[in-house]
Amino acid sequence: MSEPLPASCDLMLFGALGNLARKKLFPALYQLDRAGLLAENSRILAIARRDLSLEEMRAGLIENLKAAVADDEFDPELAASFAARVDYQLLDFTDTAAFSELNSWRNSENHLIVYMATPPAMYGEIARNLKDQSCCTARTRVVVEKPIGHDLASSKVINDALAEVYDESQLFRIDHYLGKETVQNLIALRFANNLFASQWDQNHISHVEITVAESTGIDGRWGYFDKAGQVRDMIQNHLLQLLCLIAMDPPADLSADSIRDEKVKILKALKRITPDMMGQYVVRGQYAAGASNGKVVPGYLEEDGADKASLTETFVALKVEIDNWRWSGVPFYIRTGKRMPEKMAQIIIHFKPAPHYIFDPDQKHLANNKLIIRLQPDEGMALKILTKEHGLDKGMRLRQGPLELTFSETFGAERIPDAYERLLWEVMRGSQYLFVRRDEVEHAWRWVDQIIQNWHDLGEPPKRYAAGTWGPVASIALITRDGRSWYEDV
Ligand SMILES: NC(=O)C1=CN([C@@H]2O[C@H](COP(=O)(O)OP(=O)(O)OC[C@H]3O[C@@H](n4cnc5c(N)ncnc54)[C@H](OP(=O)(O)O)[C@@H]3O)[C@@H](O)[C@H]2O)C=CC1
Ligand SMILES: O=C1O[C@H](COP(=O)(O)O)[C@@H](O)[C@H](O)[C@H]1O
Repeated sequence: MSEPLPASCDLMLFGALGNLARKKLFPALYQLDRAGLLAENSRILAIARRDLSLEEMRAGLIENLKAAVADDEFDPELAASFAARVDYQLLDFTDTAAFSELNSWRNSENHLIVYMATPPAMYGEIARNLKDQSCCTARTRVVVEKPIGHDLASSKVINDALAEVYDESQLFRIDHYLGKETVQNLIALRFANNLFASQWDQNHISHVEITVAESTGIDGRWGYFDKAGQVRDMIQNHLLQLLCLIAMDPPADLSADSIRDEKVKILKALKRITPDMMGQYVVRGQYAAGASNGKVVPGYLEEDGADKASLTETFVALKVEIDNWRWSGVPFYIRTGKRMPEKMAQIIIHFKPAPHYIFDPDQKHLANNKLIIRLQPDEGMALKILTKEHGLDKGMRLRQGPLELTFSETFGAERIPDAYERLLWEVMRGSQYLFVRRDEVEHAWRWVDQIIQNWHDLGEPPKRYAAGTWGPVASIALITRDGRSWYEDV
């Protein structure tokens, strides 16, 4: 059964000439249009402070789409008809009176969506200005980007400012990992398959690994990244969201609040990492010059605009423990970094071995099942199981092989939509289940803040690793110390 088309909407896009809008939002809206998922009367108002005519803005938009979408997905006629949905408003977001001009664009029949693709410090001001000039109603949906603040205190300031104007039910806080098709599949995998649901706890699982690696560096975003670092940029949001989806209890239903309630319980149960635990539980790194995809690449401190004395981390590995019944004694090893050997995100569930082992003692290390969940690229899953080696002379020698599910092979080469397509579609439908609630953001900051504070107090610089490698050697030690290793598909 396909989902009904959402009603027509008016989308006001603040920051429409920025990096996110160019790279992700307009291409996603174009793809929705291409798939026939934008209602006929839906319109977009691009809002920015560059003095451009409507024709110039539309021409730039089409050029950008041409560069951003795959060649076989770019249709000049469709791009032109998509661009015709887009109007342009020159506006400084701090100019309260000027917001009144937005009202003349509004079509009151359409549902209003406000998308703030701007620095987060602007969210409160934009919200207040929209309210002052009566640009929105109690039905307006408001989309805000991560990161919400740079710590718990600043996130509260932003969330309070938004809450002065909007009810929580109107707020759609983006974590684009939740829009990835395979991340949503974690919910299907866990709660639609009793085979896994019944094995998903400390009785059956020994440990879990989560790796989100990028081969690129900071992509010209020094100004933003150096103030954030990998723990704020990736751990506080994407990695903790993945961890929650793996660790949470079954929600009562698929409603936004049922799922978010369960995620919050996990965030509250994360064991605090105290200063004395830092050496064993946390590794932070910064990339030095090295090679990426066969090319020599500069180190972090040699990137454009770099402050040569920066101590900002581009890699983090953590051992995370969850203090609850389900996960007692089951560590989650998580790592994420820039300038790793490849772009890859995967989760490995390591099941415990059978209680009594009767095979060749030399093969005991093989004897545990693993579930490998590939989020990107090559989306799919593999369950590593043990079978007997073929052959008369092999006795009962074991070997491990995969039960493999590669989505593109099994379900056809259907295009996997980008996360932003899914998220924009859900906003248009008014469904919040893929968006982050205020308390999730705040519990995540509370946990991450103590790690950042410990770094600050201990004053240790990040460990260097060569670009194109899997991070500092200490990140290997973090897991081998427990008699385990990061999973490698050999
Ligand atoms: N880019 C990305 O890949 C990702 C971005 N995000 C988040 O998305 C948001 C936007 O990021 P990004 O697009 O990279 O940032 P950019 O700086 O590229 O875009 C922000 C835009 O806001 C505009 N702006 C800022 N202040 C004003 C103002 N007073 N009046 C009018 N326009 C203003 C800027 O205009 P001007 O150019 O004139 O300064 C700029 O075009 C941020 O919250 C970021 O953290 C989240 C995930 C990924
Ligand atoms: O939010 C962010 O995510 C991207 C990585 O996203 P992906 O979908 O390409 O895996 C990261 O590069 C960026 O620094 C961060 O802000």
